[in-house]
Amino acid sequence: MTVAVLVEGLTVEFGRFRAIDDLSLAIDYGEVRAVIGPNGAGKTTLLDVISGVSRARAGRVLFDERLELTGRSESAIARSGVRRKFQKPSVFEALSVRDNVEIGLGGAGDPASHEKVAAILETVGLSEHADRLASELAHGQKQWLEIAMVVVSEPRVLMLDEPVAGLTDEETERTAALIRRLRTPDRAIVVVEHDMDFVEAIADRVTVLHEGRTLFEGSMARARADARVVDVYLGR
Ligand SMILES: Nc1ncnc2c1ncn2[C@@H]1O[C@H](COP(=O)(O)OP(=O)(O)OP(=O)(O)O)[C@@H](O)[C@H]1O
Repeated sequence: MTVAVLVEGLTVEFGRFRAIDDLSLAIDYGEVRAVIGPNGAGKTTLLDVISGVSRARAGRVLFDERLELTGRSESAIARSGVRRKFQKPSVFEALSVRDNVEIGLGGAGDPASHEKVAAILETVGLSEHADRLASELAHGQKQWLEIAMVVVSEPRVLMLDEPVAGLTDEETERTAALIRRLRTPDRAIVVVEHDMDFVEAIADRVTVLHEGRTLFEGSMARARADARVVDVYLGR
């Protein structure tokens, strides 16, 4: 089976500080992978390198076993089907919910794109709010809108940075159900999150980062039982 994202010997440095240290990992199509770990472990930096925001000092990231992402621009990476939702919602407040999603599609405006937009609004539960201004949405709804803006382009790799930060318990549960719905055999979903109950609800596997390296990889249930993971993260 083809690996969606292959990270090999990745090192990222900021000045003399090493945020990612010779990291290797493989994320499969069809899986939801959570990347967890203490503050400063390198989680966001990992997403930054995959999405072309930060540069690697050494190593590489391969998409779909054929396309090297390291060295490519953010827009080229996004166009290739590797998409990211940043932590802070950045919807266009003055536009309607529907128009926001159309922008995510590149604004084609043909009947096929209208259908796609309608379908994704249904998936994220915003159909009845399609004509409202994005500014009128609650914080959780803005998160779902932004997920829709990314997913409408049918990414092969979907990265979400802290998608439930600041959400209510009910919104968090709805987001977990949404992420499970977005999981398809030909898509990999990578989620960085600190809410462990949420992670347990969505993740097929978790990668625990600590000081830029992998401390643990496996199920969330096993992570909870791992003494090293409890020591550096879960027990704190
Ligand atoms: N642009 C930068 N310049 C300098 N240092 C940086 C930069 N970006 C990240 N770092 C440092 O790299 C380390 C890893 O940061 P990163 O944001 O990847 O951690 P994280 O695991 O996502 O943490 P958190 O859970 O707090 O979001 C931190 O010590 C951070 O201060």
